[in-house]
Parts: sequence; structure tokens; C-alpha cells
Amino acid sequence: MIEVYAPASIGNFAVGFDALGAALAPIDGSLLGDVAVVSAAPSDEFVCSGEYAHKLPSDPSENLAYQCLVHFRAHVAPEMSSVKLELKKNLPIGSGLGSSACSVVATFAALDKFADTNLSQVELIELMADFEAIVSGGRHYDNITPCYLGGLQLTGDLIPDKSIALPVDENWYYVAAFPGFSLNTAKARSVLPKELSMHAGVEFAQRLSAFSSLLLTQRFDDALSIMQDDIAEPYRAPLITGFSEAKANLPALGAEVVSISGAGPTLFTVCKTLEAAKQCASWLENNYINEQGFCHICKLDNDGTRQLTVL
Ligand SMILES: Nc1ncnc2c1ncn2[C@@H]1O[C@H](COP(=O)(O)OP(=O)(O)O)[C@@H](O)[C@H]1O
Ligand SMILES: N[C@@H](CCOP(=O)(O)O)C(=O)O
Repeated sequence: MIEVYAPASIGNFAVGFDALGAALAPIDGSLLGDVAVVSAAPSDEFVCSGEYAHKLPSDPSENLAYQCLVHFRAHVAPEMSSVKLELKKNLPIGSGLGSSACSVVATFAALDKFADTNLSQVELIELMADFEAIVSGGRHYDNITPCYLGGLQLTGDLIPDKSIALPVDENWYYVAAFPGFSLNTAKARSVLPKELSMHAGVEFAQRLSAFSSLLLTQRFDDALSIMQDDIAEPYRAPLITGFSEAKANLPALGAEVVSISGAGPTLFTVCKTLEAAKQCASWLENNYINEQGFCHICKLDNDGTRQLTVL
């Protein structure tokens, strides 16, 4: 039996629409992500369990994890023995935490291990991105690569091996608050402008390249000072009840940055101290999330996707 965990991620990371993403590790040690379990079975079987399983279509053929298994058997490992695939769906759907990426990454990584297919990093990432693209309304790597590789990843087709890890200040904390309602990624992509002006394109390129260079040269405060999303946040904020109020209130509590995680509605902050992160988390718990929501103070998950059990 192979049991693989894949962590939640913050797509875009404010300055890198579709190109920058970070994997999350709650500081209380809890696992925030999906788990795929693959074991030998008399015939192929799929089970979806976990807190959010009931939010997914009951027909397995509509579940991305099952679709990954069907594809893997047909095109990657036709000789693989029959398996039972269990997806433990621990992340809410349409949350902005890379939920669909999490299922796809955990499943392909588990199947690759179980079948001993040893796909290369690029082969796996491409396969994973193909499947996440089925539901998200656009092919992007900014959930897939941090989820798979961990850390903060600058990612895309132009980048050798699809991804480059960027350093962050080890003192930074990230507060991720899921308000408890869903926002479909494809819908949140459909509200974005189809074209950018020359000015906006130049500014986006300048901001992302400067941010990456500043991180690589350990100028972390300078990086934080330009961490702002002009590409997606202005169009998506009106879809997220409570976001504007949070953005207005959290800086006074110590948030250096307040932005949308992925397509939302999860909001994230970057804080320089644990004290500030706790204050932001407390405000978000009281003002942003409902009974179905949650809030975690996190560091980056530098391990990414990993095996929990091998039997
Ligand atoms: N295993 C899965 N995990 C998440 N979503 C899935 C899965 N299988 C199918 N889906 C469908 O994919 C869509 C995912 O929605 P999306 O807004 O892209 O979620 P997220 O942004 O959280 O990844 C939903 O319609 C959901 O029913
Ligand atoms: N770059 C994508 C990220 C979507 O992340 P998700 O967690 O909402 O699926 C986008 O902004 O659309």
C-alpha cells in the first residue's frame, strides 16, 4: 500500500498570476491537504472518503482522481496490477487552496510510486497540469508545482523543468482563512479581463521579476513592499463577501500583505511575527469565516508531496 499526502497551496501569491504558488504547512502540525491511498485489489476500484467527499459528484467518472487512474492505466502503465484507489478529500472544493490540484498531484504521485513507473519531474508536472486544467478553466502550474515540490515556486512552460524554487524570509507567517463558501475557479477566471494594456503588461512583468530577484538576493522586506495583485484581485474581490473589509482592517493588526489565495475565496496574509499572525487569525475567525470556514497560521511546506505510509 502506498499513501501519499499533497499539501494545500496559495496560487498566484499576489504578484505572480498563474506563475507563482506556495505550499502551506499549518504550524500546529495538522495536515492541510488531500491523501491518495493505492493498494493492490482484485479489480480496479475507487473510493472517495474524507470531510469533503460528499461535496464531489457521486459518479466516480466525474472525480478527477478517478480520471487520473483511468488515464494512468490506459496511457502510462497498462501492465500495472489492479488497484484500489482511495482519495481522502480533506480540502474544500472551490476554496482557493488548490483543492483540485491536490487530488490530482496526490493521485499521480501515488500511482507513479505504486507502479514504479519513475516518471520524470517534467512528465509528472505536465500530466498533473493537464488534469487540473479540465476543471479550472485554464492550464496553469501555480498550484500543481508547489503542491508537488513544496515551498514557493516560480512556474510555467518557459521555465526549465517547469519550476524554480524561490527563497522566502524564514520569519514569515502566512494566515490562510477559508470563509466557508465556495467560489468556482473557472467562474473566477471568467471575470478577468481578456487582455492587458501595454502599461499593465509591463508593470506585471516588472513586479514579478523584481519580486523574484529581491527574494533571490535576500532583500525580503523590499520584496514584501511590492507584493500586490493588480491583475486578478480587483476583479475577484467583489465576488468575495468580506474581502474588502478584511483588506482594510488587517494591516493595523500586523498584516504586511492581504490578498486572495488562488481564485479565492480563501484570503491570505503575510506577517513578520507570530504575534501579528495570531492577531490577524483572531480577526478573521471573528469577522471573515462562517461555521463551515477555517483559519490556519502556516509556514511554507517545504517537503511538498510525500509518502505517509508504505506497506
Ligand atoms: N477530486 C476532486 N477535487 C476537487 N474538485 C474536483 C475533484 N473531482 C472533480 N472535481 C470538480 O472540479 C471542480 C473544482 O472546482 P475548482 O473551483 O476548480 O476547485 P479548486 O479551486 O478548489 O481546485 C468542481 O466542479 C468539482 O466538483
Ligand atoms: N492561478 C489560478 C489559481 C487558481 O487556484 P485555485 O486554488 O482557486 O484553484 C487562478 O488565479 O485562477
